[in-house]
Amino acid sequence: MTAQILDGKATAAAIKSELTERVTALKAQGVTPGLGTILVGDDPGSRWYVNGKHRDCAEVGIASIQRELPATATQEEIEAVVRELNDDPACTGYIVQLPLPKGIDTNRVLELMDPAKDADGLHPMSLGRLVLNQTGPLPCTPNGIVELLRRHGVEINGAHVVVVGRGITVGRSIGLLLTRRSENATVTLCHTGTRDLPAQLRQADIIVAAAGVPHLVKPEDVKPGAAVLDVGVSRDENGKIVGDVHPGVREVAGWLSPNPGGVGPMTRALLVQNVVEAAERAAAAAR
Ligand SMILES: Nc1nc2c(c(=O)[nH]1)N[C@@H](CN(C=O)c1ccc(C(=O)N[C@@H](CCC(=O)O)C(=O)O)cc1)CN2
Repeated sequence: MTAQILDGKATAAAIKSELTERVTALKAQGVTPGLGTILVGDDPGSRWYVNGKHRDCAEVGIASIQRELPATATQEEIEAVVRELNDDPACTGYIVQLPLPKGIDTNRVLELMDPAKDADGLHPMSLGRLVLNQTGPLPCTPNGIVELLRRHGVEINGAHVVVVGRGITVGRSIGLLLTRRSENATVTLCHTGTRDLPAQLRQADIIVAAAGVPHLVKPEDVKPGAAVLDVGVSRDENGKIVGDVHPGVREVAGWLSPNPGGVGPMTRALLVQNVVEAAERAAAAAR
């Protein structure tokens, strides 16, 4: 068996084209959505991601507000920029690019954001709303994964999903999305404390590998026909991306998200969706 490819690039392009129409409708009502980003430090990967977010926004007609601080910025300096974007009416949604430099209290920074402008779905209020099954911005990577599966017709209802990795942007919250009544999956969250990871993986109809460990998921650990989503990003000695999924998995899995070109572009497209939805909510509240 050779896996069908879960093409994140093409799917993200389709989502962005749908969002362009919603941005046009907002502008007709006198509302121009604006994405703000706060980038702290000089990590080239983070800079690339932030630039990509602004490129995506420009594509669909969303304005950009970019704030940059040096790696030496203090907690107070970062919080001052958060307050500035909270108060800026041109900024209808924003993100703080993660990770923040060592020594910065990330939770304090996220808590200070206006939850109505949370474009990442990572504010404690947004995560709380997700737990309570209330509407609000959803974390972009988990939402991108669900959308990628849905748009490729992969059955989520009743599926056993094994997630590897308990990080804030993916592993912690994806179970909350997948176990909603509308998705109806059963989720096992594995991490470095999991005793027998291969035994867990072999049970999975869907694997979400978000551990950041190169080639952690091996062909012999995958049930034939399973859907495998590769979220991990490590780099080899030439700077090339190495995912969490061994290339041999392609011969066993039924579906496979490439890396790059799978979940990454979906993360960006669902961020654009969050920005549009925040602007739509603000426009409705102002009516
Ligand atoms: N505030 C946030 N910080 C971080 C998030 C997040 O969702 N919000 N997620 C990641 C980084 N990230 C977005 O910020 C992100 C990662 C990867 C991609 C992407 O499109 N990757 C490309 C490959 C890029 C390359 O060659 O390096 C792909 O997969 O095709 C987009 C966004 C951590 N921080």
